[in-house]
Amino acid sequence: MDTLLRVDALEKTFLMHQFDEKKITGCRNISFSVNEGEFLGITGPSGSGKSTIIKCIYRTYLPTGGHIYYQSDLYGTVDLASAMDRQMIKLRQTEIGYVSQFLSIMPRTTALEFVAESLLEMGEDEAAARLRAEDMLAHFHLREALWNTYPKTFSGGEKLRLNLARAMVRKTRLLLLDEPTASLDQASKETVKERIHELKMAGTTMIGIFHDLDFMESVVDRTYQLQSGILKEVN
Ligand SMILES: Nc1ncnc2c1ncn2[C@@H]1O[C@H](COP(=O)(O)OP(=O)(O)OP(=O)(O)O)[C@@H](O)[C@H]1O
Repeated sequence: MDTLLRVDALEKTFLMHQFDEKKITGCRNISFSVNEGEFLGITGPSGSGKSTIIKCIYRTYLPTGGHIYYQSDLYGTVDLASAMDRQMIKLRQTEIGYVSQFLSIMPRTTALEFVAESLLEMGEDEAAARLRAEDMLAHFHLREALWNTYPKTFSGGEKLRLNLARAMVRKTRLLLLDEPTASLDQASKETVKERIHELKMAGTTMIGIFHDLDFMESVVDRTYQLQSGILKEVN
């Protein structure tokens, strides 16, 4: 199987300007690879650096060392650790999806528009994007009364389900999931699992961070554990 993503000696150190340039290690010397179509799970204690790794891949954080080689449709092999911002923007619009447990609210955008927008970015026409967005909101059991309202006042679980709908309504080449089941009840977790299976069948490669180990084991192909700064594959 072909490798879609290869992380090589990734490092992220945070420089705390307001605290005498104190250095905080986010992650250090992290190497792993993911094959096309595979789902890789990452687990480990709180603060061990799991989110930092995912955020470096999505380039929310600019790595301070190492490489992230990604086989893109658009540009061939790209090192996401040093790709230009405009390349990252394009890759996020068309190839790389990301779900976090926190909603980044867009002002004056309804829940339905928020989900449909991710399809419009990929070039889908407005009517089709709207219909698919409605399907996905229904799939994640977001009450219809909320679809045309602003998500600012949504509950934690509703915000997460909206995030999931936005990221999972489209089939990206790579999908990054940062605790996609945090604060979800059992029924909602099942809807996430169903959508993960559909995307996997469609060929999406996924990397997910989990604290819910039962859920993780039910969806991933391989697992890495991050412990005391060292990433190890577990069988
Ligand atoms: N923007 C930031 N600025 C400074 N330090 C940060 C920043 N982001 C993360 N860190 C630090 O990097 C370390 C790793 O954080 P990270 O969020 O990656 O951990 P995690 O394993 O995902 O934790 P959790 O399971 O609690 O979400 C922590 O010590 C954290 O305080």
